[in-house]
Amino acid sequence: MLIALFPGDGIGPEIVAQAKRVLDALGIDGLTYEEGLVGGAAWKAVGHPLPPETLDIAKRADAILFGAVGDPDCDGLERHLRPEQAILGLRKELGLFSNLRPAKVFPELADASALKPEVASAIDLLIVRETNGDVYFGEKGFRTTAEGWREGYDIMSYNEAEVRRIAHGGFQAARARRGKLCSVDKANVLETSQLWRDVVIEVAKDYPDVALSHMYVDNAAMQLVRDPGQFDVILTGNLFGDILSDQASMCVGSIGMLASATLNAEGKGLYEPIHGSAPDIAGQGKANPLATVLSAAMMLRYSLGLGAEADRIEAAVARALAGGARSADLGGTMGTEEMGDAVLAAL
Ligand SMILES: NC(=O)c1ccc[n+]([C@@H]2O[C@H](COP(=O)([O-])OP(=O)(O)OC[C@H]3O[C@@H](n4cnc5c(N)ncnc54)[C@H](O)[C@@H]3O)[C@@H](O)[C@H]2O)c1
Ligand SMILES: CC(C)[C@H](C(=O)O)[C@@H](O)C(=O)O
Ligand SMILES: [Mg+2]
Repeated sequence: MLIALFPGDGIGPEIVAQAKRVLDALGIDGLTYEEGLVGGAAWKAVGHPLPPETLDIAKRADAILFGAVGDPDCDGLERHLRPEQAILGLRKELGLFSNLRPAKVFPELADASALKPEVASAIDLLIVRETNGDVYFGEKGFRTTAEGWREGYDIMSYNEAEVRRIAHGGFQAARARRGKLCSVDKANVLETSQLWRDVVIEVAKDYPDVALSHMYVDNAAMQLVRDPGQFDVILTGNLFGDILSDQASMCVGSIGMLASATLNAEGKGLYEPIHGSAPDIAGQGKANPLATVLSAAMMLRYSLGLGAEADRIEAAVARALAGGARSADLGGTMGTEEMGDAVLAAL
């Protein structure tokens, strides 16, 4: 089984190194790795954020473990050369459209949440975010208005097929969990969202056992803070899902805790923390590696059929937290490597 390892920029290499240590400690037979350059690191080395060699590794691999991309040195580059194009390119080239972002409170961390502990402890939700369409991939550019103003534009669009396939994913996830799906859109204003809502209602007919509700994204942002325990699965588009998942991370304690899987129609997956390259703390050994460690667990479970090993990692993270492991984002003083040590000790 080949794992593509793409550490990327900023804290990416620091956190991926800890996830790799945890994977190694499991002693899984037949696991091999190939490392690839992505993001600013790739642009600096070979002039492109997603070089063909990297894409080739991604295509050959059984799964991809991704750190983060984003580098202030690349500010001002043309869009197609920017580090972020690496993750967008991988999602598009490999058809990775179903981004699963679970947010669950580890009981030991309820005090780290931005919410009151009794509100935070009820959080156990999954954001199912579409990642192949929306305003991210529509026509975009700059033009000049009739008055001579420079204008930027990004076309937001979704077609029925795109919404239908992610809606099925959302309903299936809800069926496997607590049977509740909340579809989040902005149908009061956006045609893309009206179409989204129409298609979700149509797909719902195949899932009579799932309770469907709809919520506008502004209300959803508020409800995530007021009463996040009401959510089971949140189904939403690319842009809204991006924003709501960062918000959900603070509800459970820290952006350094949220893992993700992004799957394609064949079940191939890219696994990454939801956060970015954190240039403000890069190279300081301060980053919390747990989101990446937990992403590696998702990889074992979803792409490699190693559910028991995934359980072991998740249990080790819980034990490390119960034993007091806390990086700075969780209110503690432990560094990236010490957090890795704590997980290894718990394993
Ligand atoms: N999938 C990705 O690769 C991805 C995701 C988000 C942002 N980005 C990119 O990352 C760069 C920085 O973006 P940003 O600052 O808006 O978001 P960010 O997620 O990198 O950081 C936001 C804040 O959270 C903190 N943080 C993030 N991860 C942490 C961790 N593991 N442990 C402790 N603290 C952590 C950072 O220090 C920072 O203060 C940008 O170039 C952005 O485009 C990439
Ligand atoms: C880096 C960026 C393109 C990416 C996104 O917006 O999808 C990131 O924020 C994420 O959440 O994975
Ligand atoms: Mg994001």
